Amino acid sequence: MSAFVDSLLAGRPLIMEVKRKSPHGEDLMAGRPVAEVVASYAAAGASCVSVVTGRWFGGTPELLAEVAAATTLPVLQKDFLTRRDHLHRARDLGASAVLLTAGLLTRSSLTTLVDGALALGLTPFVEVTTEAEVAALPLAEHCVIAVNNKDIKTGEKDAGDLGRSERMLPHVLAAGTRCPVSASGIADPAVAAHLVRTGYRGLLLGTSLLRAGNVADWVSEFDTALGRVPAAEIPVVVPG
Ligand SMILES: O=C(O)c1ccccc1NCC(=O)[C@H](O)[C@H](O)COP(=O)(O)O
Repeated sequence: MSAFVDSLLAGRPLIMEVKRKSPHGEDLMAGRPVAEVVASYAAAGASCVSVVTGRWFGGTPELLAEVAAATTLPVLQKDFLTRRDHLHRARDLGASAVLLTAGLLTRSSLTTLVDGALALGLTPFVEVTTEAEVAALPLAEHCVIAVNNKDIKTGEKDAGDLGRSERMLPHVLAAGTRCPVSASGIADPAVAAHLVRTGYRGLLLGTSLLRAGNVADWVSEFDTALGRVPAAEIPVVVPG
C-alpha cells in the first residue's frame, strides 16, 4: 500500500514541485512563502507534492518539513539519498516517498534502499534514464518508476528529452510498476496531456509551474488538452 501511488492513481496525475533554484541559479520562488506555493498546488488539484532538498537547487532538509507541514498531500523528497539514515530522516521530516536515482547507485545500494524505504512505509520513487537501469530494478512492482527527461549527471542543465519518456514507457510498464511517471522538462500543458495519453500515470512538474503566473490556469489548459472538463466549468444543477 502506498499513499503516494494511491493518490496519483485516484486523482489528477500531477506531482507539483517546490524547488528554490533552477540549475542555472534562477530564483524560482520569487519571494513567495513556501506555504503559499504549496496551497496554490493543492488548490489547482495536485495529487502529490515534490520538494527538492538538494542544496545545489537551493534546498535544505528543513524545506521538506516546511512543505509537509503545509499540506495533507503525500510529499516526495528529491535529494541524493544514499544511506538508510537518510530514509529515517525523510520519514521523520514528513516524506511519503523518496527519490532513489538508479544511475547514481550501485545495484546493491539500490536494493538496500528500496527495501529500507518499503520497511519504513516510504514509497521508493526510482528515477531512471536507461532501459538497463529499468531491467536491473529490484521490487519494481512496489516502486514508482520515473523516467527523468533531463540528465542529473550534468546537473539537469539540459532542456530535457521528452522522447526518452516515450521510448522507455514499454520497458517501464514491463518491469511491473503500477505507476510510471515522466519527470522534468515538461513545459507545456498539451505535451503533459500527450504523455498521460501515452500511458503515464504521473507527471513531475517543477520549473513550468513555478514560472507560471497562475498554476490553476496551467492545469486548466492541461485538463482541456486531456479532454477533461475543468471543475470550475462543470455547471451546477440545482434539483427541483
Ligand atoms: O533527479 C535527481 O536525481 C535529483 C537528485 C537530487 C535533487 C534533485 C534531483 N532532480 C530534480 C529534478 O529532477 C527536477 O527538479 C524535477 O524532475 C522537476 O523538473 P523540472 O520540471 O524540469 O523543473
